[in-house]
Amino acid sequence: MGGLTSHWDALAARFGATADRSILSLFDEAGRAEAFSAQTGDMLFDYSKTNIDAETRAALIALLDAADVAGKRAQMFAGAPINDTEGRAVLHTALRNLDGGPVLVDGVDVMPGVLDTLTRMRSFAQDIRESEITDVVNIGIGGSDLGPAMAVDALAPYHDGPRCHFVSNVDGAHIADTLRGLDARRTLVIVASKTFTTIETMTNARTAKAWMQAHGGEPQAQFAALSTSEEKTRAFGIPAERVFGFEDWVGGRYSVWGPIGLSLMIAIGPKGFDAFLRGGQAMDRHFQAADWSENVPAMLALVGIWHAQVCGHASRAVLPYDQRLARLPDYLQQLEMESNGKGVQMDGSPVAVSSGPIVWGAAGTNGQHAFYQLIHQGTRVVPCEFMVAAEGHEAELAHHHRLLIANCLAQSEALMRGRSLDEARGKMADAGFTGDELERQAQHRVFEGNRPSTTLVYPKLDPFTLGQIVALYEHRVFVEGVVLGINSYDQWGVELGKELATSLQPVIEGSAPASTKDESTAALVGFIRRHSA
Ligand SMILES: O=P(O)(O)OC[C@H]1O[C@H](O)[C@H](O)[C@@H](O)[C@@H]1O
Repeated sequence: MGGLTSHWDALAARFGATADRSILSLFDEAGRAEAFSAQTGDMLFDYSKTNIDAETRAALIALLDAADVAGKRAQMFAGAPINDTEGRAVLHTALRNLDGGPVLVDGVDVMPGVLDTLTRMRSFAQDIRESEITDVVNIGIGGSDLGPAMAVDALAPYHDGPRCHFVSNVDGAHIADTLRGLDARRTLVIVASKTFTTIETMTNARTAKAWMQAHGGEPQAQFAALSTSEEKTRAFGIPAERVFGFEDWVGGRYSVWGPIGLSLMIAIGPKGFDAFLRGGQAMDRHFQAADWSENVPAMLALVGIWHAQVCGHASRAVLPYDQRLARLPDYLQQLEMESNGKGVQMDGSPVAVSSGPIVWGAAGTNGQHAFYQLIHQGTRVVPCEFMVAAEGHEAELAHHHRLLIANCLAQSEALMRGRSLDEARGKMADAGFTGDELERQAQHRVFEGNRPSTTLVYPKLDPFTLGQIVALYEHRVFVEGVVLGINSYDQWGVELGKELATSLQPVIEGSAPASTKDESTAALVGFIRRHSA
């Protein structure tokens, strides 16, 4: 980070010099909407409703050059071991490199293996789609759940295969509620786990196997596995022809493009899945080729860095005005926060600025009736990332879609414009208020405004577009990680809780004393033991 200090200082100075300026005033200069947006294919990313001007943008772009984002980008795509705490390449892009050139890891081209697995997936998916199977249950958690679960929801209009269900939580309620009502003889269970050791997934997989055996199904024929560990899938009893492997250079939260996407492929068919991969590949090409100021992932990252690391806004809201993207915020929470929620740089020294922000959100318009109050009038600024399709799938309900778009655009406009005290006073006077009461009521109706947002507009949420959106966010995380000096591809922060859960299990079962634990934990265990059967 040392080399970036002067750049952070320059950005801090830009922030100091412009913080009081109104975003709206920037539109006095004609052409801002076009100048402060970037486009790839039919996708438009508008960041003109932020306080970024040409000088600030130049300072942000200088950060990319100083951090050598272009060099690191080339290394990533070429299969260099950029995940250097684990000594691994980062090559989820190879999974969508459908007709690209060879990709070498340790001098060996990985593409023949990738394409071979894809061919096996296609034929398996097609067989399942043509079989008696009516339901598919994907058992996985984290990256082995969030990606396919989000994408299956997103592409509902393209489903023409069996129904897909997702079980992730070790809470028995999840698997019990999912399996209830399914026909064990017509259900395919997919055990999705990169490591095939994750306790939640293995517990749920064993429960599903017992359920299938008890209800007339044949786990031997109706289980498939998605994993990097052939040995462990064999030990679980899944025949090799129904095991779809991948390599450790695919991170869990980046794995929807390969075998972990099998449930999506079964739901929408191999052609639809290919279109999803093509969308990802198109974004890869754009990310590699476009100048920074025209580069959508780079600009999305820079706007995020401006808001989080320079302006100090601790969170950002992802607000898709697209019901079928309702699970995108969950997906992005893992993608962004597990990747960049770290306080240490590659060389082991502390991160000099704040780490990646808290990511949260929900589908619009629902959020408007829940938490937008805080976004408009709360004391903290929450930069918002709006997303909306130009066109919906429900042609007969086009009036719904127009309303959806109107709401999306109205929110970003309201956040920017706000409502002044004078305007609020006028409204109260019109409503018949006078004197002190008018003044008091008006105060409650003031919107500070000047709150930043970006808007991503895509033509229609089809498989290609979804592929573009997911790859866009992946590359945003990459750029942000390089600038922060973080390794975006490990996740040591999830380990401690897992270790302690393992050591707590015998305490909860009563076979180990609670006295080894702190007083609070021991008291909680005691209370739970007294109140359970
Ligand atoms: O796919 P698996 O090996 O079962 O891992 C599932 C998930 O669990 C881990 O705890 C990691 O935090 C996630 O990155 C991963 O996606």
